[in-house]
Amino acid sequence: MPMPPVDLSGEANWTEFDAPSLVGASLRFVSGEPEGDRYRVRYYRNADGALRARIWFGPETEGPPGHAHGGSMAAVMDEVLGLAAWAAGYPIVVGNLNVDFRNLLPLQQVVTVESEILSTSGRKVMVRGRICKGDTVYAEADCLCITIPEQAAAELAGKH
Ligand SMILES: CC(C)(COP(=O)(O)OP(=O)(O)OC[C@H]1O[C@@H](n2cnc3c(N)ncnc32)[C@H](O)[C@@H]1OP(=O)(O)O)[C@@H](O)C(=O)NCCC(=O)NCCS
Ligand SMILES: CCCCCCCC(=O)O
Repeated sequence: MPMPPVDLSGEANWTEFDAPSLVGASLRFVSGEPEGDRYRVRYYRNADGALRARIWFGPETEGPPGHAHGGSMAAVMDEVLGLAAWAAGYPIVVGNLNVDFRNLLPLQQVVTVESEILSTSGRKVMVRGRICKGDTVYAEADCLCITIPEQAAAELAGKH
């Protein structure tokens, strides 16, 4: 039986962010089934322009009984923090991702992924993020993104 609809609405001062128009439609692993039983995702920019995501972890992301698989949280961090760099104007791929799992994440609830660009140096863009709900932090991550040449970026984003 399909899961009921979930409320992925953002905060009042957020604006919807159209990821496929920026990076193409390839990000299906996390974002590809908006009515499926794995993840349901909606992207936003907050008032400062930083990327935010509302994400529902469905039953197909299960690891420990009733809770999200650590890899499912890592996959979300990979996509959201990489996309955060693109959204900030840096065409990148992810070179390194470190995830700290802080609390077990119960399935079938909507959580927020926050991101911020920490620094840039040469081709390196450091992005930090966390998966949270209210005061509870489920995971935190540091993501090293590496900028790629314009032609490669255009090909990745399906704009060649
Ligand atoms: C990331 C990648 C583009 C880097 O390769 P490259 O273009 O040849 O670049 P380099 O190896 O010269 O690295 C560029 C810089 O980033 C640093 N860097 C690259 N990968 C790194 C890593 N995993 N950890 C730390 N530093 C790293 C290098 O040390 C170098 O730093 P420097 O400029 O100070 O010398 C390449 O390894 C790659 O494509 N990896 C696969 C990415 C991927 O599949 N990501 C998941 C999907 S998005
Ligand atoms: C072409 C857009 C790339 C955005 C980040 C994807 C992260 C990953 O696949 O590891």
